[in-house]
Amino acid sequence: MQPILSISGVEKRYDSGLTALGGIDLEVRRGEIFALLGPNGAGKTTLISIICGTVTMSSGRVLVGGHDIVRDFRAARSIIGLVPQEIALDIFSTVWNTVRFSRGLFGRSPDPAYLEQLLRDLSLWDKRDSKVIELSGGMKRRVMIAKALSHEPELLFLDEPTAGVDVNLRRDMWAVVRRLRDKGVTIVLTTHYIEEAEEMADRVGVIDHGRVLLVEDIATLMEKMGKRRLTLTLQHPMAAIPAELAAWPLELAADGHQILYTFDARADATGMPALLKRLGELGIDFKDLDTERSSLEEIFISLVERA
Ligand SMILES: Nc1ncnc2c1ncn2[C@@H]1O[C@H](COP(=O)(O)OP(=O)(O)OP(=O)(O)O)[C@@H](O)[C@H]1O
Repeated sequence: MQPILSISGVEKRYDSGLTALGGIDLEVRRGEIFALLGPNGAGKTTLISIICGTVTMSSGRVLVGGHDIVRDFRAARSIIGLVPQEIALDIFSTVWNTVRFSRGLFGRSPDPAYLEQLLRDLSLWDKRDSKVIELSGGMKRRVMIAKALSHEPELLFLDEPTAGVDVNLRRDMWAVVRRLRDKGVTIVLTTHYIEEAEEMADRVGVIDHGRVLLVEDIATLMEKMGKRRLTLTLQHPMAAIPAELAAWPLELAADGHQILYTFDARADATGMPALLKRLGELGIDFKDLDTERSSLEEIFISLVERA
C-alpha cells in the first residue's frame, strides 16, 4: 500500500543560518500511530510545519496521500489535520461554531451529522453550545482536536498533545487518539515523553539534531534493544557484593537491601538461574524477586548518546 506520508531528502536551513533539518527520509503508513520522538530543538516542529505548509523547505520532497505538498498544496493540505502545541481558539465562539467554521475554511460542504459524531467521539457534544472561554483546559485541547478533524482529514498531526497536561488528562488524550486510529485516521504525534511513545505508538522515529536516528516498530525496538533487570530484595542487607559473585555484573541498591542484575533478555543464557543457584549456595536469602524490562527512555538516551 502507498504510504500516506512520504518524506525524502528534506532539508531546512533557517535564515539565521541554522540547519534545523539535515536530510530527512521517512514514511508513515496508512492507519498507524507514529511517534516522532526527540529532545528539544531536534526539528520535530519544523518537520511538521513543512508538511503542513507553514514553513518552506530548503530542499527535498514530501508527498501526502500521493500529492506533492508544493505542486499540489491544496489537495495535500485538505487531507491533513494539525493540532499545534499552543491552544489557538476564538474563546468567545461556541464549540459548535468553532468546528462548523473551521470545516468551512477548508471549503467542505456543511455536514452537521459528521460534526455531531465528531463532538460525541470527543465527549464534547454536551458542550456544543458553550463558549470556549467557559471550558476547562482539557476540554479546550479536545476542541483543538475537533477543529483539526472538522474537514475529515486522513492524517492528523498532534504536536506534543500532552505537554503540561496532568496524568489523568494524558490518559484521556491517549484514549481519544486510539479511538481516532480505530476510525481509520493516521496519526503522527511528536513527544518528548518516551512513556507516551511506548504507550501509544505502533512505530517510533527518533530524531535529533535534524536527523532521523532510527525508525522501528515499538515491539521490535523493545525486543531488539531491551534489557531486563532483576531486583532481589535481601533478607539481610549487605555492605558489599561478595567476591564469590564477581562473575555477574551486580550492583547494590537501597542501602544494601537490594541486589540489581541487568542482563540481555535476548541472550541464550541470561545467567539468572546460575546466579540464583550461587546465591543459594552462599546462603544469601532474599524475600522478593522482581524483573523489569528497561524502558524506551533508557534506549532513547543510549541512542542519542551514541549519535
Ligand atoms: N523560525 C526560526 N528561525 C530560526 N531558527 C528556528 C526557527 N524555528 C526553529 N528554529 C530552530 O530550529 C531547531 C529545531 O526547532 P524545532 O522547533 O523544529 O524543534 P522541536 O524538535 O520541535 O523542539 P521542541 O521539542 O522544543 O518543540 C532549533 O534549533 C530551533 O531553535
